[in-house]
Formats: sequence, C-alpha cells, structure tokens
Amino acid sequence: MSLAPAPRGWPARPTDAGPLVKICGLTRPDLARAAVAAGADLVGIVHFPPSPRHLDLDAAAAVADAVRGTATVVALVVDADDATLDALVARARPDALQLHGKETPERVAHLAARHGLPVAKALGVATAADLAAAARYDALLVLDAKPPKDADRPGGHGQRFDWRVLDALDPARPFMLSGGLDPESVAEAVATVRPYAVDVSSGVETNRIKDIAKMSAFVAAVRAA
Ligand SMILES: O=C(O)c1ccccc1N[C@@H]1O[C@H](COP(=O)(O)O)[C@@H](O)[C@H]1O
Repeated sequence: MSLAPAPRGWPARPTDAGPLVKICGLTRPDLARAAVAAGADLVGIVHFPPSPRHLDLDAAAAVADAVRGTATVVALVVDADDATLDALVARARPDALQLHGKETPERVAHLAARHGLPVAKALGVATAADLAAAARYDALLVLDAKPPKDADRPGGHGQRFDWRVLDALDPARPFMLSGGLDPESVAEAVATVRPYAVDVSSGVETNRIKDIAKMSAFVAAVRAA
C-alpha cells in the first residue's frame, strides 16, 4: 500500500502497516493504556473546557504519563493563548500539539518554535475551497468535518465530510483524516484517501466513554485495510 510519508517531526509508519492511528480524547489513564494495547500509535488529550473530554492540567498529566514512551502523546487545544499552552506543555509534557481552532499559519509557526514540538493543524472541510489554506500551513494537516451550526466546540462531533473533496489536495501533502470515523467506516476511508494517519474520538466511544472493544476493532480495521 502506498501512503503519504511522515511529515517532519512526526513518527514514521512501519512499512506496509497502513496509516498511523490516533485515538483522541482519552480521559483516564487506564483507557489510554488500553488504547495503546489496542494498537494506537498516537494518543490525544483534550485541553479545552467546553469539550466533554476536557482534562485539567493534573488529569492531562496523568493520562500522558500513563502512555509516555509507548505512544506519541498529542495535546489538543482550541485557540489557546500562550499562557494556557505554556502551562499545559510544562505539566503534561506532550510529544506534539494539535491546534483545532482558527489558528493562523503565523500562530502555528510561533507555537511550533516556542515549544519545539511537531504541530498538527485542523482544517474544517466541506468543499475543495476549504483546502485553499492548506499550502500556507507548515504543519501536519488534520482534515476534519466542519462542526454543526451553534456547536460549542469545533470537533469531536462524529461528523464526516465528503472525502472526494480531497482530490483537490496536493498529493504530496501528508495529512491525518478525521471526522466521523468508526470501526465500520475507517477501512473505506483509508482505501479512498490514503492518509498518513487517521484520527478518531466519538466513533470509539459508548455513552461518551472510550470503549475498549471499539478501539480494538478500529485499529484492526485500519491494519486490515
Ligand atoms: O474531541 C473533542 O472533544 C474535541 C474538542 C474540540 C476540538 C476537537 C475535538 N476532537 C477532534 O475532532 C476530530 C473529530 O472527532 P470525531 O472522531 O468525529 O469525534 C478529531 O480530530 C478529534 O481529535
């Protein structure tokens, strides 16, 4: 299977193993360990109070510590200011950042330099026009669905977008596919768009809590794709 190469600073994929798997929104150390045992390569912690998956600094550090060295810990924030990110990075010591708000290319570059970490930048995608900004970002792109109107947060809604829109993306540009993926849909997604990584949150939950059987089924579906 030929997939996009690893972007700068992000882990390489083992040959022929398919895309890396990020499971985001882990809220407990035991569930984070279960995600890694299921085969997740990247584990996401959310630090954004409106999210039901928000972790304060102590909880974020506990989840990060539970999997440190066994997976890439990605701290997800939304339009966070410098003080918020300084505190999060100092306490949780993530391996990478995911910026899921309206961060500009300049802001992304500033944060990458300030923290010396690889950065992923999420873009909400509905049409090919939404990809126009992609070239301006020096970051791993996270291509996600746009949130529902009046949503209190820009991601984690289990909403999918039309993957055919990604035909308009530079084929040399690695990206992480997200938005409404689940164990049933992810194989088709991988076969259709051949991403560097896939990112899932609500699709591996039951009643808003990460479900170990669903996390295992998701990883197995990616590996078999
Ligand atoms: O997970 C959240 O609560 C969240 C909050 C704010 C911004 C992004 C969030 N999650 C990210 O959203 C996408 C899609 O998630 P889903 O699989 O459709 O539920 C993914 O990148 C999550 O990391």
